[in-house]
Amino acid sequence: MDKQPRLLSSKLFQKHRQVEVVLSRSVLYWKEIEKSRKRSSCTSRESETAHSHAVQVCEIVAVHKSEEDDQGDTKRGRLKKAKQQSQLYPHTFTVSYVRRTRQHQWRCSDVSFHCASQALCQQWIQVINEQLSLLTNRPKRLLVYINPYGGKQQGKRIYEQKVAPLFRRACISADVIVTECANHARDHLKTEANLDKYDGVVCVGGDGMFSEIVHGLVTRTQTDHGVDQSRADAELVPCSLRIGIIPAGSTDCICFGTVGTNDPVTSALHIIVGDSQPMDVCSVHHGDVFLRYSVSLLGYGFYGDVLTDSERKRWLGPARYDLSGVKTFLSHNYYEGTVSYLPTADGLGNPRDKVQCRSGCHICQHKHSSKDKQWEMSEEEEKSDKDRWSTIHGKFIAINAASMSCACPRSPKGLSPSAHLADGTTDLILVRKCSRLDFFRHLLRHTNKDDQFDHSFVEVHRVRTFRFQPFQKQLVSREDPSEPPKKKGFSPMCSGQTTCNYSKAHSSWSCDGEILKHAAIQVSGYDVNMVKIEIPDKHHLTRSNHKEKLAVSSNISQLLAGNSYSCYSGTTL
Ligand SMILES: Nc1ncnc2c1ncn2[C@@H]1O[C@H](COP(=O)(O)OP(=O)(O)OP(=O)(O)O)[C@@H](O)[C@H]1O
Repeated sequence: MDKQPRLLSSKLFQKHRQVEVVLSRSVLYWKEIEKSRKRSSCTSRESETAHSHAVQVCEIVAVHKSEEDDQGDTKRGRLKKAKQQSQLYPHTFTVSYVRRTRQHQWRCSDVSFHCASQALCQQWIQVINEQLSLLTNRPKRLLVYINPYGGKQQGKRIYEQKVAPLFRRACISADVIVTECANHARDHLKTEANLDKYDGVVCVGGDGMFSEIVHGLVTRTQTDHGVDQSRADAELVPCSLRIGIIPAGSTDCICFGTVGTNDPVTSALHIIVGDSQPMDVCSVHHGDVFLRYSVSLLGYGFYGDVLTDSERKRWLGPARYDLSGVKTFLSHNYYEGTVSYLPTADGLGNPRDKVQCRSGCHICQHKHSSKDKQWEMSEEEEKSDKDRWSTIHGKFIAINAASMSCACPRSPKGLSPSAHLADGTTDLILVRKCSRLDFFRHLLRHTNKDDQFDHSFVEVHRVRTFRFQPFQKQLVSREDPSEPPKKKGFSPMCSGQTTCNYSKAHSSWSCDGEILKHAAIQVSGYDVNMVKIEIPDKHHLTRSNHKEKLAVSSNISQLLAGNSYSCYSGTTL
């Protein structure tokens, strides 16, 4: 039980049983009175906790006065008892709160308490509401963009049926814009949107839609502050609004990687309770042309080709990725080029250390502590020390830069399981030319527990910035020039051990699910905490962790407060 002073305590009825209800600053707690008395003779602590419940105040969605109901109890004896009680306790208030279910999913549950007097009922509602109003990280006004064509084209329905009712219950007002074309949301955010009115922006869609919103919001922030985005070394100004994601796309890897599940109700609840998680944003340039911001995956070669091919099959819905994946795998292209990168300083962990980024991750927190002189120095040293740049020239099947784990339901540990959400770095994964079978083995390891980096043809580096320059060639190169020219599309099947490789000159970069026009890029400015999304990385907590959190209530608020240490103290998105 919470050790904080009680704000309010009453004997009320809940489901026709008398309960003692107690509110402290951080916990709403209720305990069945009769049952615990009956069992007090056997002094069973378990029996008492089995009939007691605690809800963190920070996870209360709303409280409201409700009509008397019989709690759906239709048994005759109980109905009679219920009627008697409802005469004695005719005033009811209902608390809606977050209930954790399996696989990191959250649901909104209701508990109703019946009071003897209206004054007492009103007092409970008022005091709970007062406590909720102290939670300043909760959004009150949101700007919502819905992509009606993302994923299975269910964005509108998902929002209207699953999300809007929860926002209404939590008294969040939302201005909704259903996008009419690609980049509608981005351009609206860049120029038109009156952002002063809102506490956050919500996107209903997939990773591409999220990327659009990030792009629009970060660009707007830079424009408002006079920052020249075309300079790769420009110091970007953090956004003051937070971004929430309601998954309604095909992959939804950003949502999965931060919440642990792709579930619209869970995401809506995280938004309502004001959870946030800082995220790294990197800028992608081609020379002095600014291309895009990226928050999750930049992929050249295999992933770039899959995306390019899948865009032509958008009509297939999410299944297009499977088809394009198989086709690209069979094509087995490789690409020649030069990768240069600036590795991170020691102490930032490495991509194979098996340290998973969690809520309150010490590496990300350490990075955020700007008073840490040692850290600042090492960063300065990194910037100035030209000798630290490494260069690799080679033939690559895939070049991937993961700024987060990029976990998704198909690859639950992700492309780089130990990548951090907000440490200012990215994991650069180079998959060199190898046989189809070897590449298949590597891909397979994304879906099981084996280390996908434990192959001679794969290397991974934690980097602060990197460049890629494709090998300039006009013609298709093949290992054996005497081979006849290959047909477009599928390459001939070859035995697993042979390297039946050939290549077109360039692949494309897939940047958070969008295709970039240029193959030669510079990726830099891994600015920490450019964006705070409305969802925390709590999903690594086990069920027992959750129970512990309920028992030690104050830890929750500390944990959540620990998540909001960054660029903006109020209701940022
Ligand atoms: N009204 C619209 N019509 C056509 N395209 C749109 C519209 N609104 C947004 N888009 C574009 O649709 C693209 C894909 O959207 P989204 O990311 O939501 O779904 P997805 O590609 O199916 O999912 P994922 O990116 O998770 O795989 C985005 O690049 C976005 O710019």
